[in-house]
Amino acid sequence: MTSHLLYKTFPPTKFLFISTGSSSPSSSQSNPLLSRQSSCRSMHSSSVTTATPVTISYSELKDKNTDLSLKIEEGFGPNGLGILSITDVPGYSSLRRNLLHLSPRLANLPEEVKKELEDPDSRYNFGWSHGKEKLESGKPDTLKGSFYANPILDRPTTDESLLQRYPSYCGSNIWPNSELPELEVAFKSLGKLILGVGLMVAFHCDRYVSKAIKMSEDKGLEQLLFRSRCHKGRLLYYFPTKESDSTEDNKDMSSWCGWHTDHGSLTGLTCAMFTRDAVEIPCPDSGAGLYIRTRTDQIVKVVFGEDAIAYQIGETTEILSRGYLCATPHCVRAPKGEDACSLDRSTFALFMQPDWDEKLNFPEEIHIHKELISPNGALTFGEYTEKLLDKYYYQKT
Ligand SMILES: O=C(O)CCC(=O)C(=O)O
Ligand SMILES: [Fe+2]
Repeated sequence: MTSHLLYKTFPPTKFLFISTGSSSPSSSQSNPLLSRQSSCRSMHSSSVTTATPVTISYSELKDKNTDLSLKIEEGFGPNGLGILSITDVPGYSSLRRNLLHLSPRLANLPEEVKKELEDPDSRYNFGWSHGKEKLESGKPDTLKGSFYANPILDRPTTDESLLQRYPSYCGSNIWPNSELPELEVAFKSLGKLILGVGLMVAFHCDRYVSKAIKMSEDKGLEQLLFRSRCHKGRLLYYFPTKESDSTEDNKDMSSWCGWHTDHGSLTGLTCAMFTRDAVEIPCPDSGAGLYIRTRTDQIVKVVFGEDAIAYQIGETTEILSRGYLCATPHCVRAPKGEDACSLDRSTFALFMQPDWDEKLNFPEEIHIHKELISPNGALTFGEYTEKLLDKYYYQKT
């Protein structure tokens, strides 16, 4: 299970401040976002406020001697936008394009081929998934198709009991080896690169958090993610919307992907690619794309370059960092009007999350999913995820 499956039935999570007693995230400084926001008029929506994330170059990021705490706070802290982008990562742009171009090809494979790529045992957390997740309205989500795989390990374990216990993490990858053989290499290469850069981001997150709370090195985000065997990549394909699709689900902001916060630790995201009949085009509706709700409850469209990898904090990190790093509510808006005809959107998310076996000591004062956490506050990440799945998603059959 990864973050994505959980959010469909979640109410949008409000920004949560977790009080930590003596030291707490500062909230008195002026909002650094405002200078980065600008308003523009989209073709089909009255006014769209756009925001550019804090940017860190790869060369700054990889230098462990550079203290990036201020940028981390500006990106992920209680007053941050909730997202930051890393630029100039060597080799990234071509790996992104290679994979995203395969997304419409995968989604347009014959239905019977895609059926072979499905994995009901993992609740569709490996291979192809379409119409299996729920929209905010409770209806099946047919607006997008996803392809899930662990880009690091094809088969994270052979232990049968673990497979039974945590099928969404311990299952095996399913690749369309005959129909789209390029997918495996393209998916793994991009996933590994985003993980490597994500670990560097995590190193700097730890440095920022450790200024405020005592943390042993092996409990930090970087080591937690480095040890993990359950990172999950998701290649997303948003089908073209039709005028006739105008239902309660696609009238508003979250018309392509509902409001949610990711459930894991850290999510890497590519800038999406729009195509029409397999030809890449700039999105004709400037109102379409990824939106986030800021800490001050503004809804802004996030704009970052094709050559940048964006990172967002997931709920598990918000809990474990006691609110110093905050999860970000986000959604995706579909393009509207005639220009939207036959327009599709492809993107890739890498959900970095703790290992299924990792004992998480949830602080007593956590405010999210409290009802699922045992009185001593210790659960493995796998148990925590399964509890969330049982609560918010389909029951196992
Ligand atoms: O499509 C996007 O840009 C975001 C996707 C997303 O938020 C997710 O898969 O969790
Ligand atoms: Fe997400």
